[in-house]
Amino acid sequence: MKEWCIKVDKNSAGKIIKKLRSVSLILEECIIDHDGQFVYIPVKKDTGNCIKHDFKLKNTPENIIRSNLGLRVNNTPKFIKLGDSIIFNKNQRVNKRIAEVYCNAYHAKNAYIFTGKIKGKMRIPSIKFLCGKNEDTIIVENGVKYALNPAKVMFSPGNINIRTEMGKIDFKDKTVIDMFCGIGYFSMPVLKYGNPKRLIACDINPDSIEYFKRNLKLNRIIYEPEIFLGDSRAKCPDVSADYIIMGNFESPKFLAQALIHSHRGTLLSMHFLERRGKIKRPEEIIKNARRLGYIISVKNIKIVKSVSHELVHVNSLFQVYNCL
Ligand SMILES: C[S@@+](CC[C@H](N)C(=O)[O-])C[C@H]1O[C@@H](n2cnc3c(N)ncnc32)[C@H](O)[C@@H]1O
Repeated sequence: MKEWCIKVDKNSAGKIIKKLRSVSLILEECIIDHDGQFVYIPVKKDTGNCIKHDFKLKNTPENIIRSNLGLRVNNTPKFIKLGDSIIFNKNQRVNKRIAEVYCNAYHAKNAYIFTGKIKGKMRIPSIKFLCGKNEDTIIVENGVKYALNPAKVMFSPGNINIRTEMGKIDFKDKTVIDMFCGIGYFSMPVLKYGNPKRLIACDINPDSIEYFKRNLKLNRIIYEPEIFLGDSRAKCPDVSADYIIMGNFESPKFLAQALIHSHRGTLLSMHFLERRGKIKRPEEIIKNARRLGYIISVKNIKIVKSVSHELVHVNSLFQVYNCL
């Protein structure tokens, strides 16, 4: 590929490359060339003393895509890599051939494209399959494996910090309820690292429950949690839990049910959406708990991620102090 180049003596090349790199002038997609005496440095523009030189491209995914599809740098479709799959953003101009080149360049098994919003109570993504074997996508995070089909169940890469934190809590002798367990977003790290006495997991989505069971095997978890398909308000057995995970933006609506399963000291990890700016929901939740006859306090509040221009995802940990 012919590009602008600065030709320098090999003895001064190191210093010049460092200087050019500090001002981001080097064309990093190309491999710096040399003959016995001179070094040829590819640059983004003619600085006045440049010549044209034929460079080889580095073997990066971007270059593989560019040379296969002839696309320009700022004209490539936007995508996320989710484990061993690629998911293109909505409205990108992608067909099967382009998707295959991306899979090849990024060593991905499957490619999908977002076609709309995440829908309904089960939070099912609107996704179309583009190419690959449509096998389970495998995501590995902090030593925990999650198998899923991105067209059937959601996975939020932005919740990584919360999943990591769940894996650091010691649940020895504790009873945990995961009211919206999904494929095991939070239960898998708890089971893998937290050693709970008992774990109860509920979800209304049969695909999620199927993947939850598959993920237990994938992570070689020998402990058998109690898994229920259905509404956690109806399915959760009559137990008093030490820790209740409420990984659903609608969690404040499930407060009464969570409190029924609580005792003095129980921790409730609630997820909800808030407008940017002042976080008001925890105060509301405390008042609602009081109306239900419980005194709860906030142990901590974290902003997990930005969801839109107006909304942020908040995770708040409450502790049950007393029943009135
Ligand atoms: C937002 S998703 C979980 C996302 C997840 N926390 C993450 O990190 O990507 C919420 C889950 O709650 C489940 N769900 C919704 N309403 C429910 C209910 N009443 N009882 C049990 N599960 C429910 C959905 O099927 C879905 O799997």
